[in-house]
Amino acid sequence: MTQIRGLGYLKVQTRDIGRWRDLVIDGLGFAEGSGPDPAGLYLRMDERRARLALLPGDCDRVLAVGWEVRDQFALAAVGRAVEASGTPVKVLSDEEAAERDAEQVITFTDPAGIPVEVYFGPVLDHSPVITGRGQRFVTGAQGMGHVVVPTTAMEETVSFYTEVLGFLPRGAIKMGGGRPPYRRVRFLGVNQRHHSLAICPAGFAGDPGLVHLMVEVDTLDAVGMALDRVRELGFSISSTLGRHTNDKMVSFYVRAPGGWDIEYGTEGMLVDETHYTAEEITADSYWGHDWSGSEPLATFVPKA
Ligand SMILES: Cc1ccc(O)c(O)c1CC[C@@H]1C(=O)CC[C@]2(C)C(=O)CC[C@@H]12
Ligand SMILES: [Fe+2]
Repeated sequence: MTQIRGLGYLKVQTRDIGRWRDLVIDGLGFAEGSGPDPAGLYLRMDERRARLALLPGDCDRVLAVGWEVRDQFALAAVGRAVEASGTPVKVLSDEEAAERDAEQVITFTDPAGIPVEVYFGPVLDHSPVITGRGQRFVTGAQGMGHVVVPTTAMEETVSFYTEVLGFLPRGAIKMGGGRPPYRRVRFLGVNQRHHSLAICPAGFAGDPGLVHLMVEVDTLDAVGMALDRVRELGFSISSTLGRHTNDKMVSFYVRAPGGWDIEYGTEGMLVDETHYTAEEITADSYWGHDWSGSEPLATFVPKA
């Protein structure tokens, strides 16, 4: 069994905080939170001080994918497993952990090159979460949502998350049809959310190091209103509204500054591990999810 309880937070560096503010606050209705960098933009979804942190910088890239564990004992177990796998682990100072609103944090780099942080003891903000459309973000036992990361080292990345960190396989989809050897996007879960992580084969995986972040809200109306608003604000819709075949989520994808997407959805299923087996889907959606208007992902475009 995995020690990891869910996706906890995501920290991203960006060249365009202003446009991010339009997208996440005005467009998607995140509540503004607080954090250590006065130039940063911190977004709340729930009682946590910040789930999504955007920090200004000279390029767009992921600074940390944060995974939450129950307590100090679970954190120690994860640290031991990662060290034993041959990946060096750094224990952050109390100051560095406080900056992340956690009691203790360990960090390491996964085989995809993604900076990973595992932590326990998130700091809460008990003030009301005033979201843009009165929507509630679905977090709690399902964590913040899911992230999709690109990798040029598919086998190593998948075995690291499954065999070292204990993520559970939650199925796959073959990319681009074709013949063996197939390339599959693999979905991995740690709680009742169908997937908290998906790993996507990439020919090139540089900045930003993310394909998308999915956040879930409690009503279809909130999804529809967010879709209208981000279009009004001039954001590019990478994929139209549709319902996925694996997690049953109804979502759309909007292009964020930095060349990756935010997936905004509702009605995700809950996995019951007493019956679940890892399935391979043959279509990404029952209906919708038209990607034909998508601008290319920065991740798959080699830098000059
Ligand atoms: C298929 C699927 C199920 C659940 C999700 O949350 C979800 O984001 C997806 C889409 C994954 C999506 C895909 O299937 C086709 C290839 C895509 C577009 C990519 O290149 C990244 C995301 C991939
Ligand atoms: Fe997704």
